[in-house]
Amino acid sequence: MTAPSPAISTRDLTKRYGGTTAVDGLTFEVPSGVVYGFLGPNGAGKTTTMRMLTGLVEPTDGDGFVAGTHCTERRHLVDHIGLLPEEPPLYGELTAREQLQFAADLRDLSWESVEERALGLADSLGLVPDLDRRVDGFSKGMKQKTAFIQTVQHDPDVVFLDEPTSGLDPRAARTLRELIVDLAAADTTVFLSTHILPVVEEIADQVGVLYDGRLVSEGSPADLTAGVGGDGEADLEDAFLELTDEPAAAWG
Ligand SMILES: Nc1ncnc2c1ncn2[C@@H]1O[C@H](COP(=O)(O)OP(=O)(O)OP(=O)(O)O)[C@@H](O)[C@H]1O
Repeated sequence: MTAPSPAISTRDLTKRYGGTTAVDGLTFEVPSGVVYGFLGPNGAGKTTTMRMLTGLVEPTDGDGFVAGTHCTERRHLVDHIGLLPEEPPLYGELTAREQLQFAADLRDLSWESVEERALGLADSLGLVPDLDRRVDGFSKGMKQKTAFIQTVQHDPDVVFLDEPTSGLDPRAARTLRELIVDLAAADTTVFLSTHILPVVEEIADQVGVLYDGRLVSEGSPADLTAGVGGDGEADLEDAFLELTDEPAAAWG
């Protein structure tokens, strides 16, 4: 019997911009159907890693595979993935419904094939009353809900979410956390980058901590907090601060 292939795997994945090494020899695996929290301080290389894994920028060195497809094969990759970037691509002159239809169209999918799932997500997020309003009149949270739906409505194998709860009110943020857990339960792998550590502590199965382009720690949230000294009361924020404290991180 062979082991199931990971949803994401990288080997020495590296991106340099001139003299800046944004991602430095990253090697890791994410099993299928988990929520993987990808953490790191500002400038650690999280966005660059996600951009490489979704085929938006070419690695300088190394390899990355997502759902069995090399990350430089963007044309094949897009069938398997969804990406919610920090600044989601939305067209202000469209209504939310038209935006979702457009997103389906871009993937050569009929609206009918994704409509039920999209509207179900809109219902969960309380967006149904606004579906026929133009996006340029939306609040930040309403735009974020629309962008989340267009990222997952085609039921991708792997989704990359960059600060998905950004701009959401507490109720919508909770719903979104539940939707992320539901995605993983339905075997979609969720690669989640956020600075909101309690969210990661609550919903991530595994966590990777990036510092200066390198992975300095990996494990379950409990593994990471268990590694922190003190009275045993440490949370993920304590672990993060210890792991990304300059001298400690430099030692790896
Ligand atoms: N297009 C680019 N050109 C030059 N340098 C870049 C480019 N994109 C990223 N970098 C550099 O690469 C490093 C990593 O940036 P990246 O955006 O990946 O970090 P991040 O972990 O996502 O940060 P944040 O948490 O602030 O979003 C930074 O030093 C950044 O200045």
